[in-house]
Amino acid sequence: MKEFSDSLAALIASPHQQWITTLPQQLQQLYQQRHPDSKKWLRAVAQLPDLSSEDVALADTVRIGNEQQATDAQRAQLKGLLSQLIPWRKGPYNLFGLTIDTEWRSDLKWQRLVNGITSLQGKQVLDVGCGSGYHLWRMLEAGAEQVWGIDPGDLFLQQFRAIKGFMPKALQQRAHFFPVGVETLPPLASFDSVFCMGVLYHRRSPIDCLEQLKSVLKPSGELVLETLVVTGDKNTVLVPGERYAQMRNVWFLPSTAALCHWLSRLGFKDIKVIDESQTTIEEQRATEWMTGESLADFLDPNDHNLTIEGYQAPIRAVVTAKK
Ligand SMILES: Nc1ncnc2c1ncn2[C@@H]1O[C@H](C[S@+](CC[C@H]([NH3+])C(=O)[O-])CC(=O)[O-])[C@@H](O)[C@H]1O
Repeated sequence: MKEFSDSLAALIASPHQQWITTLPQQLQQLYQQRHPDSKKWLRAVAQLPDLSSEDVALADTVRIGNEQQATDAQRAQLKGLLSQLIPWRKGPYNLFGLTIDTEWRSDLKWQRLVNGITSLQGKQVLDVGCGSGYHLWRMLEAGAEQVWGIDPGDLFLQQFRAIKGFMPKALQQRAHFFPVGVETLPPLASFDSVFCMGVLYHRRSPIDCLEQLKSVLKPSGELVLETLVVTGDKNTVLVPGERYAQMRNVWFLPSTAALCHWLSRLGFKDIKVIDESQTTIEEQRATEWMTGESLADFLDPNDHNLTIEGYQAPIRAVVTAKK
């Protein structure tokens, strides 16, 4: 639990202090079922060189420090240790001159939504399914007071810890990550903005998930929801077979109209579609830091508008809605 002591202390002093009644027990459970590689990941993070810098850019590439602030030997050590945390899916990052070119250009998603959301200035923000935490840093750039990420992925927690460890102390105190799933959230009613991006289609009960997201928002707080959609009217929902674009565990792909209808049925107000884009192989691709298969391998080689299974290729919508 030492990994979380600072974040739990910050939680007690935050508007979300009620979370402390359930969270430690859930974190404890995590220790009983850690990923088989988690020891290796923890060791890699513990061995990272002792570097930090006040020269930080929370921009499209989240950059900490510069080439002059680390020696070639330190950069090589950094690369060796961070390579043990492969696959790096969400980024990109640059640490003391070392670029982590992640599978996803997560900056492109952020650019598509940042001008359509309510200002994050001074806000308490939750990012559900935050991956390595890339968007948490962008939320701080946009002025959020504190950002809280949750994601059950043990590897993503270690990637976040690796990045956070190099950040200036003042930023470290404002960014927290707990490795729990959306289903564990109590009805805190304490967040100004809740982001849920790339998670809803993984849920077997999307309506319950949306209700849970609503329950953690303050009255009038904003949900920023990004998920896979299909073309169609308000009654169109695709439940694919065992795999969609080679992903297992994909359940409901509504049309954007159906998604808005769901939100409206749940009592969300002021529902706005702020973006709808087909994912490109420039945005999601294999790199040195994610050497496995990526989107190009999941699409029909003769028609990139279809998945390899013959479904419509991934289109993602971003919708905002108020509690
Ligand atoms: N029950 C759950 N609760 C919370 N998170 C979960 C759950 N199940 C899976 N996840 C997490 O949801 C994330 C989905 S990726 C989106 C990342 C980021 N948001 C992005 O928008 O770039 C999908 C994508 O590639 O878009 C993964 O990190 C999972 O571990």
